Amino acid sequence: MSHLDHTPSTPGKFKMDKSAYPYHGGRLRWHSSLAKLTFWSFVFIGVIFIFFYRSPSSSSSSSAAAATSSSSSRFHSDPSRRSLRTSSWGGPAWEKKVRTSARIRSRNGFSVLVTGAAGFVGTHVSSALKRRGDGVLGLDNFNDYYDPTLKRARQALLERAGVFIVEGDINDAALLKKLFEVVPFTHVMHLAAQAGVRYAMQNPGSYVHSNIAGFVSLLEVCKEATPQPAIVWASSSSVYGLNTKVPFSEKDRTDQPASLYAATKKAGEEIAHTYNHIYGLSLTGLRFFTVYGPWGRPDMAYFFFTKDILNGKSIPIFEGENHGTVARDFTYIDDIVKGCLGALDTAQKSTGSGGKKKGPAQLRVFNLGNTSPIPVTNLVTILERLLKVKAKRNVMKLPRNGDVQFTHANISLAHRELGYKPTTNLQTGLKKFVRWYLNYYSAAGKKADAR
Ligand SMILES: O=C(O)[C@H]1O[C@H](OP(=O)(O)OP(=O)(O)OC[C@H]2O[C@@H](n3ccc(=O)[nH]c3=O)[C@H](O)[C@@H]2O)[C@H](O)[C@@H](O)[C@H]1O
Repeated sequence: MSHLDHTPSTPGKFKMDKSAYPYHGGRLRWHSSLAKLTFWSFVFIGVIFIFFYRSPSSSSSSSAAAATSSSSSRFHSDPSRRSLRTSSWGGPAWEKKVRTSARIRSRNGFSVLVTGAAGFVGTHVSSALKRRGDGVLGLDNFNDYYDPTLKRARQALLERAGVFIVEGDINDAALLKKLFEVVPFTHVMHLAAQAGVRYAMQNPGSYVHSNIAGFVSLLEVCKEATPQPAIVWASSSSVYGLNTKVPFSEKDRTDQPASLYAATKKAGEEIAHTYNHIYGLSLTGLRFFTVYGPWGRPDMAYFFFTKDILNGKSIPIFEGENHGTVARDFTYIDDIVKGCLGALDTAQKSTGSGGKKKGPAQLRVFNLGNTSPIPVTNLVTILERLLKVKAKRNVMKLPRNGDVQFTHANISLAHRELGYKPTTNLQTGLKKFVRWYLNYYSAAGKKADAR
């Protein structure tokens, strides 16, 4: 007899082995355990639900359909960031603002999506494009890597110039798709990034999130667009890494990055190659060399040196081995803006559409520097003169945190192809910066006093 023969012909009459329920109390205990299990399951599911509901990255999983009305920013991989706020977008009024901002107002003008528009370079480039009649739409996540008040002030500046900045992250594919649905952008000026060389040791994830994942997310949407836009984007002088041959030329090796920041920018250049090769996207990378000027970034040395000199605080000045000079090819913002516009103007159209390549497309990379490296100690001397305050110099060895000792750009390629020709020396550029700094912070101080 096989064990199947134990199955009764009428299941309802199946007689349970007594041992399963040895006594009545056992049944009660079983019921109470079941109740407890159910209760704790609900608690567990509730906690999970609350966690996902409140977590910023959860919104990333909501469907693209939500994008048509209102949705939230979607952030995938950067839990350490503090102010990646949820913001709403979509709806007729919002779309109207987007369209108006991106409307071309000159013959043969472009419609440009500027990512990182509330950033230092983004603000200057957006306002220059708008001034010459191009349509400009900004995109920025207003993160708190540095004081967001400054970003809001830049936003107000652009708003007065007619540039609307959409608040959102480049990792939000649904938002990007929506923007391309509303406006057939001819160009993307991609400046959104996690900047700063030394911060990479504190928050490596933010570099991967913005400079790699964010870039891929943007390219994915660009490649699907019809027409595909031409893309100009910010690489960095830091890709030259540990190279000692100067001046740095685009032909030099870039496989020895000294920081994670540099590595993510180098990765961006390789990613650009891939999207150009597979999808026919026209891509131009610009290697910026230590850009400075009014409305600059407070995390950069020239900016916080100014603040600390004025506050009587000592400033750390790095030097190399054996008191070796640390120098940068400091490049003034107006020169960089001209380089960016030159790159947009000479960018050829992408050749693909709707995710399909139709032919080979342009792929370029250019140095945008000043061709005149200045020791950091000289920068401090210029600031002392302009501020009329002696700095408290604290000279120390260059820490091993990603900094390189020297940068120097060879710009002959950018000169030939983009007509790039920097004209501002450090003395002149810092003078303009200091004037802006004193005005901006005295006005901000007055506002705070008035409150
Ligand atoms: O070209 C780039 O691609 C990068 O440029 C910029 O990086 P850097 O050239 O390192 O600028 P920045 O920090 O202002 O330090 C300037 C000088 O001051 C020295 N320095 C710095 C800090 C300090 O405390 N003391 C000091 O001597 C320091 O050793 C250095 O020699 C951008 O931040 C970066 O986002 C990227 O765009």
